[in-house]
Amino acid sequence: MITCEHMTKKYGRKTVVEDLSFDVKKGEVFALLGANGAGKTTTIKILLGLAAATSGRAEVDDGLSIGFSPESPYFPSFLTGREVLRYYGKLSGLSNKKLNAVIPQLLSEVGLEDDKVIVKYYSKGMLQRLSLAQSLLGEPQLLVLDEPTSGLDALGRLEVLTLISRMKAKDITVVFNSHILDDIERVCDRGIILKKGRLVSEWEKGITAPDKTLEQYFIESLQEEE
Ligand SMILES: Nc1ncnc2c1ncn2[C@@H]1O[C@H](COP(=O)(O)OP(=O)(O)OP(=O)(O)O)[C@@H](O)[C@H]1O
Repeated sequence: MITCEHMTKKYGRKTVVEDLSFDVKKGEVFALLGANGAGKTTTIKILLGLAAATSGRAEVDDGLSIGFSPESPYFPSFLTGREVLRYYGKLSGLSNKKLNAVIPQLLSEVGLEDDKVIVKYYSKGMLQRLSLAQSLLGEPQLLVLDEPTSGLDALGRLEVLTLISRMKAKDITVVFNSHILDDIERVCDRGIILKKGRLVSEWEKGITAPDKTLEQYFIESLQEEE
């Protein structure tokens, strides 16, 4: 579903992703792991076509519908959550009938039922939830989530993780970037660990270092590279 081969990204003279290769198969929940500045968001942007690789190949299979929730979602501040979804739904060409059916369902699915508040007054967690709902609007086959649990309280995090598990049960592929390793361990099947733009190790749930937590494995992987 996703193929990344020897992908390098430079900004000016700075290499932010270097010779990165990995693939993601249909139906997997796949994690991009790494410290701040490791190149996770850059990799996501290249996969989505929002930035160009300097060399190598990073491709998503043709014809897939893709949902994306960015790290710092931004929405028109004067609209309510319901209006934001309608606006994005219209931009995606969804019919009024479809939107009338799907918007209340999505708001409830992400735990955003208070429809009167405009985005200007949203908390970070509410914005995160709205961003997730927006990413699900077009019934994506591939869902790319950049830090979907950041800014959420414990219950919110659990709800998002449950939602990701529900997506997996529907055979939707999810690529997911988070610093919260417990979250990754709970819902992801496989992942890669990046350090300063380079792949330092790969992880597969229950297979890679089954005697260690992901956190232990992650820290050791980064230390081994020092
Ligand atoms: N448009 C840009 N121009 C120049 N440098 C950039 C640009 N975007 C990202 N970078 C640099 O690329 C490196 C990787 O950034 P990126 O946002 O991909 O990291 P990340 O792993 O997602 O980090 P975080 O976990 O903090 O979100 C950083 O050093 C960042 O400063």
